[in-house]
Amino acid sequence: MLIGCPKEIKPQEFRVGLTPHAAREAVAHGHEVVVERGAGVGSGFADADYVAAGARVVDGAEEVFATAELIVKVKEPQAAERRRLREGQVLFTYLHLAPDPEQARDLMESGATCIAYETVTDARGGLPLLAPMSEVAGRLAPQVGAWTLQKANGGRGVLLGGIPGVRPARVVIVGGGVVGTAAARVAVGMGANVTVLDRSLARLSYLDDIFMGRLTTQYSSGGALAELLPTADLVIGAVLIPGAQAPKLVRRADLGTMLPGAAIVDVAIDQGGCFETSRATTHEDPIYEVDGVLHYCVANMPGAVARTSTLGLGNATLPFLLALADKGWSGALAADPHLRGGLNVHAGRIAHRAVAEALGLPLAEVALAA
Ligand SMILES: NC(=O)C1=CN([C@@H]2O[C@H](COP(=O)(O)OP(=O)(O)OC[C@H]3O[C@@H](n4cnc5c(N)ncnc54)[C@H](O)[C@@H]3O)[C@@H](O)[C@H]2O)C=CC1
Ligand SMILES: CC(=O)C(=O)O
Ligand SMILES: [Mg+2]
Repeated sequence: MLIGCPKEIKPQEFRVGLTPHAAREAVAHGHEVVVERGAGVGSGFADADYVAAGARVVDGAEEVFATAELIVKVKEPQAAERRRLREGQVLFTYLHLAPDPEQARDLMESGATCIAYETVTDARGGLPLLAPMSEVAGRLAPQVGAWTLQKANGGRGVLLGGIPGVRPARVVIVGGGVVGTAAARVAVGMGANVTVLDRSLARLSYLDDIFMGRLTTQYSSGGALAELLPTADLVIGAVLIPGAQAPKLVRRADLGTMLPGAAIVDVAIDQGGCFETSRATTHEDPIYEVDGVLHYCVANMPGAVARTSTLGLGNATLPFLLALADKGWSGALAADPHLRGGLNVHAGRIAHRAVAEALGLPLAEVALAA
């Protein structure tokens, strides 16, 4: 099969969908690999690394999209990329369609088969292709939150860890999954006073065990948030209902109860965000203020540490990429119900239940190879 990897074109996105090591494995499996010139540079991979791995480097995205049967990327296809997708082609990347009807419409019109990293599942109920980037974004969240809290950025001038004689900042993390746990690890490490909220008691119990008293867990409810928001310095949004729009847990009116200059980092922004006042921002212009509260809502946080992120994402995607190339999309999905969970769009229709519900569109039943 011909696998194509274009250079990412989302602003300030330096990751790449295929590492030279992954390209080498695909070639060893008998596939042809085409990579756009410069695609890996932002992650520290030279074109020569891909050539040494047996890939062909071509000028421009046009040839990649025109020739590849399977396109591997990182971010959701931008409008210019969507225009290049065609019937019969397979797209393997993050999509986050629930809050993005325009993208959903374009992908349906393209006729391509679109498999989203973020809805591929695993046997333990996890999301193995979201997890590595959630590890990154979670670790980054207290770091960017600390920066946002600095006075020069409009924040309330509080140091996360405090100093001897001055209490540390209060950090509230809403959602204790992969992002929330990674964020807690770093915030606790920085010396902050951390509370994690979740709706899963099993998850709260796990966090209570592993942090051994170094953070507080609390069952997530409107009442719990109403109690915590008035004293929080930093609130991190990390909830997820796979495939669906993030629930709006903090309304605009709630901002009035918060401290002036407090900060929100809404990591869940790629699923629409869990604060009513969240709107996606970019690494170029990451923060804005509403009612005295600063919002950081970058939808591709891992792009900031592209080298680490590309390597982590590549480790997770490789076995699925090889399965898709070796067996064809239909055979690979038929053989693996977890990869089947990634199917979001096929032949002009939405093929994932939660995505279809979020977009108010009918769910297509897709027949797979026997
Ligand atoms: N902005 C960015 O660059 C990135 C964003 N993300 C996003 O971060 C979000 C979280 O991802 P993960 O941690 O991997 O998901 P996860 O599935 O590991 O964790 C989500 C947690 O939210 C909890 N939850 C659900 N409803 C809740 C509620 N009402 N209150 C409190 N907790 C609730 C679940 O029980 C679960 O423990 C996703 O939207 C993901 O796409 C992930 C990576 C990068
Ligand atoms: C998960 C995601 O959307 C990202 O890593 O950008
Ligand atoms: Mg995203």
